Amino acid sequence: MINVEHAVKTFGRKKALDDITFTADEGQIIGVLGTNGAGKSTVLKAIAGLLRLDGGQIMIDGKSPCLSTRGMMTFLPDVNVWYPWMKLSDSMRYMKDMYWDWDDNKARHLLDFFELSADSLIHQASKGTRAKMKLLLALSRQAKYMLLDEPFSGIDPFARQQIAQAIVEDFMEEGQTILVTTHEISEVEVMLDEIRFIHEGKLLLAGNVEMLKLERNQSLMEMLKEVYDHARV
Ligand SMILES: Nc1ncnc2c1ncn2[C@@H]1O[C@H](COP(=O)(O)OP(=O)(O)OP(=O)(O)O)[C@@H](O)[C@H]1O
Repeated sequence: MINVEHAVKTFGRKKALDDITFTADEGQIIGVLGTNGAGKSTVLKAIAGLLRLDGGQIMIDGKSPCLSTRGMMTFLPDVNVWYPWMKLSDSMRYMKDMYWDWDDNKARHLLDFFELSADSLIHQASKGTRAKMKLLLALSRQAKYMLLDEPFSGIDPFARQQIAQAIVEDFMEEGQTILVTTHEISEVEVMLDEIRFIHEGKLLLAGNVEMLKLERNQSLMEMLKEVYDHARV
């Protein structure tokens, strides 16, 4: 379980995280949603142990982010981290050498699903194909926690929904927890159990998607828009 407790992170005078508290339970897919600059990437990086909080704390299975918690998670950043001269097969081999939980069968299955060629050079691939390559590399690990920052960016809307569905049905491991940031809310909603909606570093709405929809009698987009409009007045 991940506990984010009163997390505060400032960059100069900007409060990127302003006293945020939430949990992420095992076996759930949680959408970390919000406007540009809301603090979504910052909270994922703090959980991944890539940046230090100025206040509050994060606990992952009872431990602060450290080397052992890093081993339990895969972090897919929103920037391209792969060397441009690499083929997809090179980066797959690299991941296999780096991580004990790399799963060759899953990687092969994902190659087929995304219709990718392992011989493709990363720098020659289109933006959407690179996004699929990054997803393949993240999902081929059996890491307990997956932090996916904008994984659908660049992927066409037809493929997005299909990929979101496949993550839930075919590629998610038992007990795995996925935190995913996205702006493609409507297409990706199908995969979300829970949401954490952030605006200007503050948590505005959190809960189970189906429960929230029933309670508020609104679609996910309608409720986020209402909460967002209310926060701005
Ligand atoms: N390294 C940094 N130095 C200075 N400011 C930063 C840094 N990283 C983030 N910020 C600021 O913190 C705030 C939150 O940024 P963050 O990247 O977490 O937003 P986000 O919700 O992921 O946005 P987007 O949807 O646009 O990717 C923004 O105002 C951003 O400019």
